[in-house]
Amino acid sequence: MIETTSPISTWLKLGSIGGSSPDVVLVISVLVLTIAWRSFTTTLHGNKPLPPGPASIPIIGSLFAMPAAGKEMGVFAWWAKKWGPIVHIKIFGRHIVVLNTLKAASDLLERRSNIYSDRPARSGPADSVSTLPFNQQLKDCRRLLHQARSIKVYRPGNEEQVRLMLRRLLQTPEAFVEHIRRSAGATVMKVAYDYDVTSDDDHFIALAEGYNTAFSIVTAPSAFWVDFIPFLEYLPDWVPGASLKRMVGSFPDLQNRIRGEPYGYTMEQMAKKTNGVSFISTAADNHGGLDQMSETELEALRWAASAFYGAGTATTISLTSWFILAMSLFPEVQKKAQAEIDSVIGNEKLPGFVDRPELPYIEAMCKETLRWNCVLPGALTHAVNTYDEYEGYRIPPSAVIANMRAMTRDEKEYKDPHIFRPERFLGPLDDQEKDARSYAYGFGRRICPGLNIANDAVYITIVSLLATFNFSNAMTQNGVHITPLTVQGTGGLIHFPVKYKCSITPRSDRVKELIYEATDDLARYL
Ligand code: HEM
Repeated sequence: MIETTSPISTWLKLGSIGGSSPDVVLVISVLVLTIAWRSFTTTLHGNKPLPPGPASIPIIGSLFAMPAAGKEMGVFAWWAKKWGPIVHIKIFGRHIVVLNTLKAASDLLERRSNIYSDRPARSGPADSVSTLPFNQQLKDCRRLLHQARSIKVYRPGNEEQVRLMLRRLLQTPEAFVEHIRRSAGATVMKVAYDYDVTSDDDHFIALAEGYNTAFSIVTAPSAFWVDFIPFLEYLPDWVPGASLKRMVGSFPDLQNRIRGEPYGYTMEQMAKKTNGVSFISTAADNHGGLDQMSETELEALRWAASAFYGAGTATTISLTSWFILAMSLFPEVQKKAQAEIDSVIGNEKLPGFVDRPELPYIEAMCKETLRWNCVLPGALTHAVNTYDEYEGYRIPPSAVIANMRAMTRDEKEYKDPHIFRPERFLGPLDDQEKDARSYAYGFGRRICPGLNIANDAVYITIVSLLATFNFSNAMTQNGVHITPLTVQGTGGLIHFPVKYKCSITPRSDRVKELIYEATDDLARYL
């Protein structure tokens, strides 16, 4: 349950009161002062209305208004139209606030991040960095992850994996989603653990995929209400939420394995001194060696390394899948980008990180890819554990959802938001539309610590695909042509395009040669 912590009761816990029955006096004092504190905060904020939202009935609140899995963003968008920038829902006594505009999200999650940086309390213990409350363990993990923000040492590994993806695309273009998946997973395993993925049924990848699927389900905005209802897991599967509740229960076991098994592999390599550069080895070097790290620091390292897979793969897979769909639907954008690459790079090499400063149109495409169909449409749910006030409304202790989908599709901010148009981010700064990179990675003290790694991955993937392939003819699995107005996503925590087919063909014989030349030395991965 989300609770307000009274500073008075905290103070009392620390102090002692003299007299013949100190325990009784203490308990009574705590009770009286806690009641006084609660009535003080309620009086302070109580005369302000709650933000508007769906009707509520006793006990269950607005449970029946809560959207089904995958439908959250559509429903939230409808609520936004009806009730405006900030919407309130109450379910089983717990409050949820949905922020529908960038202004509201920045005002609360950024400017008041001292109180809006928690995660909603769950019935079980936190099981990953992103579900940890804002405590010391989180700070330790984030500190380690921050050290990875600026490192360029991972770029060669990233470039290699993308080039291997290009080679697989030459061979079986129709299996493009599997190739993206393999490339994203292999990049993350290389970066975090210096582990080489050499087959499609790699053990660690299978483990991480299982974890990702479960994570996505149990943390989707539509899912966490089941956490409020303890008895659900004992009911049969047909009761809404019962199987989901069981999955929440078994999740920590999966999380222990994902934290322990690949880490064990890197430890073995480091003990034998056969390891290469990884997030773990870099963290160890920064501390003067693993043996110089305390047990707490090592535990934080295990958690932080596992965050790479959990947070870094599905997001990249989603983004790349959206990008390929965009290229198939907007051929004039594709042509313009390819013309820029050809004029800057020519046909003697594949593009790399060194070329980035000379490719402004590609840079604008990276921004537009993050905006067009944002990967985490509800970000990750924040929590505020104290009363607050905003725009004349009372904000009770609540789970707080940033409706990123509404922000990236805000018509006041973006002209024709459903159109993929990199030109939004070109030209004089004053004329440019809002750079989605400034918020697509979240807010305040919980902002994505992997954003530099992610920005690198987005660039190298986009530029390499455009330099070597043409994309066209997107259609649904049933063969119906997709248009910008009929694009469909899955919703959920991570938003993927609904499965589609498209034509992916090499741009020339020369690019085929370049791909083979660049990957011949990497045959061990194929
Ligand atoms: C395109 C790729 C990515 C996108 C769009 C993305 C976006 C996000 C967003 C929106 C959040 C929630 C922030 C908030 O609560 O306000 C987040 C959290 C997080 N991301 Fe990323 N991310 C990406 C890739 C990565 C990568 C490669 C890593 C690897 C280190 C990573 C690690 C994390 C972690 C650990 C958190 C949780 C932070 C916390 O709870 O304090 N992400 N990300």
